[in-house]
Amino acid sequence: MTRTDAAAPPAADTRLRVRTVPVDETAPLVPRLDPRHPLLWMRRGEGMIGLGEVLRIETAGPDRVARAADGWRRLAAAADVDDRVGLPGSGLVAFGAIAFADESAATSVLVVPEIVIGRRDGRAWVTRIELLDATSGASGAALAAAPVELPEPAPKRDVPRVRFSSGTMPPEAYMSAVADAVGRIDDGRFEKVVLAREIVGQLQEDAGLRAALAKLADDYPDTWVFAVDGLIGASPETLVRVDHGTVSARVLAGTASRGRDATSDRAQAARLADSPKDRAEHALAVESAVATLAPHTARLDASPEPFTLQLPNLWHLATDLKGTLGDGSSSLDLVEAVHPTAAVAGTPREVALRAIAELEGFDRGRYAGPVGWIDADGDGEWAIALRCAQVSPDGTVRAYAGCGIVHDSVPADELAETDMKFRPIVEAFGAPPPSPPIP
Ligand SMILES: C=C(O[C@@H]1C=C(C(=O)O)C=C[C@H]1O)C(=O)O
Repeated sequence: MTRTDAAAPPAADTRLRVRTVPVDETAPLVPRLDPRHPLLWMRRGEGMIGLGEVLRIETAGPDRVARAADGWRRLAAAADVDDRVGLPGSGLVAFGAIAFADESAATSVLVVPEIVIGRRDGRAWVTRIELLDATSGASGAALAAAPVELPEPAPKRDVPRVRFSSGTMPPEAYMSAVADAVGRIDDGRFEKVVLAREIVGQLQEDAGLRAALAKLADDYPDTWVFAVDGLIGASPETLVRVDHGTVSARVLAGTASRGRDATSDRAQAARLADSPKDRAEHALAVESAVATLAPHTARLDASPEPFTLQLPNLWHLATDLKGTLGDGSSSLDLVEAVHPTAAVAGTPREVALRAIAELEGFDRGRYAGPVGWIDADGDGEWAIALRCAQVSPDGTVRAYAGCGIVHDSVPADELAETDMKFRPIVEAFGAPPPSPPIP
């Protein structure tokens, strides 16, 4: 495994040889994950897993996305790719996770695995990626021809049991931060800010992450279930997707709890769709995504009215964006353009980011940052890392959830909303579900 220097792109002479072949693989992806270092991108059973690691590009600081995009462009341009499948995700790919904030201590990372197993549109493939240095050309050719040994699917295991407690922002502190933010909004300092809190637990030494990921995928099949460098979660929010010149995104902002029965559930969705508070909060998130994507698109359409998106734990207001790429940007170039949207930062962006740094008092790490994958042509799929946790090598699990705060936000309601948003990740770690008020 080669690790690039935290600030450096791969050496100029780094070359990759990549070979993708179709396989008759129908087995589910998750049982083949490496439980210690899972690499996963999946929705509705389709997507890819990565095994091993050929190299990584690590960056940090305000230009972390731009430098990752440049490093990747250079690596991909020099790669020798033989892709016999030609589906999104076949050929050369890297899995990525980007820190939320410019000043974060967390690194941003693109990981290139040795082997990718992918499934899409009922087809399956295996990709093998090798690092060629100046001296390994011949052995590389021999390796590429050797059959790939895939790991046997592992039997299902119980989820690990993790007990969570409050991190640096306990519930009372969260409510006062929300009240403080509402005061600042009323003073006209900004329109919206997204405030999060953190909970922390400890994974036992022998517990891997495969069972937690299996539970996320079983319970939240319509979300992007991901694992990249210890960041795992199930996000419903597509930051940006690029596929052969088409661009799409799903903006979420505005949340309501699910109802106790079908009638109250429908009433909750209807109330959310009509709520001036949630619609205003949502409009700011859509505006920020459209304004930042528009310069890169030849056309960009938004669904005319926000719709209600049902998830097992809550309702969201959602808007889908679809367009055509206008300037040859890669998916990471678009990530650079749109991150952080008002769905996870606020409006105006810079003032909101300063308020987050002041009021939250912890480093978000990669929470609310972009997570996804990119291929050799720059196509890729990126979600916002939500409903997630970062698991450190020592087993510390830090999970995060936040809410958009606007002038009529009520601190206790926002706290209850964070509990709903924690549910996927705490249940994936075997902790009892937080109990939000049910209408
Ligand atoms: C910030 C989070 O979620 C974001 C905030 C939302 C809201 O405030 O209504 C809804 C969806 C996400 O864009 C989170 O899940 O932590």
